[in-house]
Amino acid sequence: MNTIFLIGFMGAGKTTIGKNLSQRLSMNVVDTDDMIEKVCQKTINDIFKEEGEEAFRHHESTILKELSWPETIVTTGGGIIKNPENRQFMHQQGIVIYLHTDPRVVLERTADDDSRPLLAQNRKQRITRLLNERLPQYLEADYTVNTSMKSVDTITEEIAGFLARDRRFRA
Ligand SMILES: Nc1ncnc2c1ncn2[C@@H]1O[C@H](COP(=O)(O)OP(=O)(O)OP(=O)(O)O)[C@@H](O)[C@H]1O
Ligand SMILES: O=C(O)C1=C[C@@H](O)[C@@H](O)[C@H](O)C1
Ligand SMILES: [Mg+2]
Repeated sequence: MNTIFLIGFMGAGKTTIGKNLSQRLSMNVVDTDDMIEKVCQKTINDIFKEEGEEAFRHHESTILKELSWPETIVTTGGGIIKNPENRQFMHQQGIVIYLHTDPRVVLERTADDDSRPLLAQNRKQRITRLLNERLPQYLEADYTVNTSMKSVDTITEEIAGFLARDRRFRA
């Protein structure tokens, strides 16, 4: 079952780590946010503005199911775990890895980036509240890596180590 799902809060580094891990393991990588933008021909900001969050979540669940191929790393949007069906689907299809990041670091990493509609206002408070709300769902993952003070290469090696020891993963 070589499908790997990277989950975690905005700015955790899912997209960045996914690209690095795909080189390290010679696997394909796909990103649900990128694919939603391609399919809808709109930015995520515009989807939220014009269609609303509920419609975005619908696109997200549909895309998740379409992208979950064998030998693929699927990097997800920060809110993919909100829908219990998405969580169940990822667990059935592959190995789920949670990238945990402290709120202070999320704030730093997202500071110059206006592409995340849920952080458009009251960013600091929003990060703390949303992360606390979502933590129990993130922690349902098979593995957790704290990314706060680590380089992209260190995190990638840590994940490669988990996978090498996981009987479900075939190198
Ligand atoms: N380990 C790291 N150390 C320092 N900076 C990092 C690290 N991982 C990611 N970054 C930087 O943090 C920012 C956010 O990373 P990225 O877009 O990969 O996060 P994400 O989890 O995919 O977020 P989103 O859920 O919004 O898609 C980028 O500028 C990236 O270069
Ligand atoms: O955490 C979230 O709810 C989101 C994270 C981003 O990856 C995007 O999927 C979108 O901005 C929503
Ligand atoms: Mg991303």
